[in-house]
Amino acid sequence: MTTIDLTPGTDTTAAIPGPATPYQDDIARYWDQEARPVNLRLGDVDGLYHHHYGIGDVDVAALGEPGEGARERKVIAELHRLESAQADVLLDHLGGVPREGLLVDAGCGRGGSMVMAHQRFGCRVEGVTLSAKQAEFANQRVRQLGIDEYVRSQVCNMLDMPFETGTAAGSWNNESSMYVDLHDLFAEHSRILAVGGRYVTITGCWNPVYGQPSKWVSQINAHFECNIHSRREYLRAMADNRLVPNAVIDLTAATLPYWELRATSSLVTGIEEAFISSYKDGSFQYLLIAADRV
Ligand SMILES: C[S@@+](CC[C@H](N)C(=O)[O-])C[C@H]1O[C@@H](n2cnc3c(N)ncnc32)[C@H](O)[C@@H]1O
Ligand SMILES: CC(C)=CCC/C(C)=C/COP(=O)(O)OP(=O)(O)O
Ligand SMILES: [Mg+2]
Repeated sequence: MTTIDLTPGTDTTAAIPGPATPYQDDIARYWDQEARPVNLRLGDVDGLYHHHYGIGDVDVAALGEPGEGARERKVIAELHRLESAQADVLLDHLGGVPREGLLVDAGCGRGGSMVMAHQRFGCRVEGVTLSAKQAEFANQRVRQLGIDEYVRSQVCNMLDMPFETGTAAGSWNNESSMYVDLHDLFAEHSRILAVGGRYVTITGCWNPVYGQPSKWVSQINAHFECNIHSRREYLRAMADNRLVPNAVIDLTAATLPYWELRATSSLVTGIEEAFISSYKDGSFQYLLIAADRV
């Protein structure tokens, strides 16, 4: 049991180990136990392990004919190509990052985006995740690649990151912002970013034009134990935390081919219908927001 000293003037948050809330404990457990083939088999294609979705047109010619023996392997390679293309688009929006710069991946999963960022910019990349299993996986992978001097994952709450104020050239959330309060999240990114630094997120958000979260959005929340925010909340929380958008890109049409291909594969997880239906009925959007720290 952890004893908390409530004497006035005592910092009760310092040195209390583990997740900050019971919810974060649940999320740590969720990702420690996650081993869905759709993620591991795609990652096995080239050693970049992602926990996000794909964008771009499907290369139909690369899939071969339906019923062909190698088709399933080709579908997996194509889904993986689209997931890596998503990470590439996120990295494009970081702008130029010097080799001596620091990048921070908030909610880094198994580290695929961090490896890609280092390979592109040659800089240090630090990631945080609630899951010890994910951090170990990511760190083992960068050791295998011989880039562990530059890329590291730590078990840590992204609302309280172990980086000095004003030191990051760039930071991002790739499908990880739906696990936290956005005001708390953007306050923390704003703290670690240097003035002029760039923040990027790719996220699923509910569309305020639709009214309220649809049944499909509620189904996605239940499936992943997350809490999807609205587009309006993102923009408001950024504005309140010195993050000024320079690009807001609706990737909904670009992600639909990924989902439609995935729905035909042997790796379906059951959540495909909720994504496809909510993207099509306009209740849910796949969005990239890039913002300058001013
Ligand atoms: C859907 S995965 C995305 C992983 C990664 N960004 C990617 O693109 O592959 C969500 C990630 O958010 C992390 N996460 C959720 N809440 C967090 C928190 N409060 N602090 C740190 N990481 C968190 C989870 O541990 C998990 O790694
Ligand atoms: C866009 C939204 C709302 C994302 C929610 C966060 C999430 C779970 C992303 C994908 O992870 P994953 O790659 O582990 O999921 P899956 O197993 O479905 O591929
Ligand atoms: Mg996945």
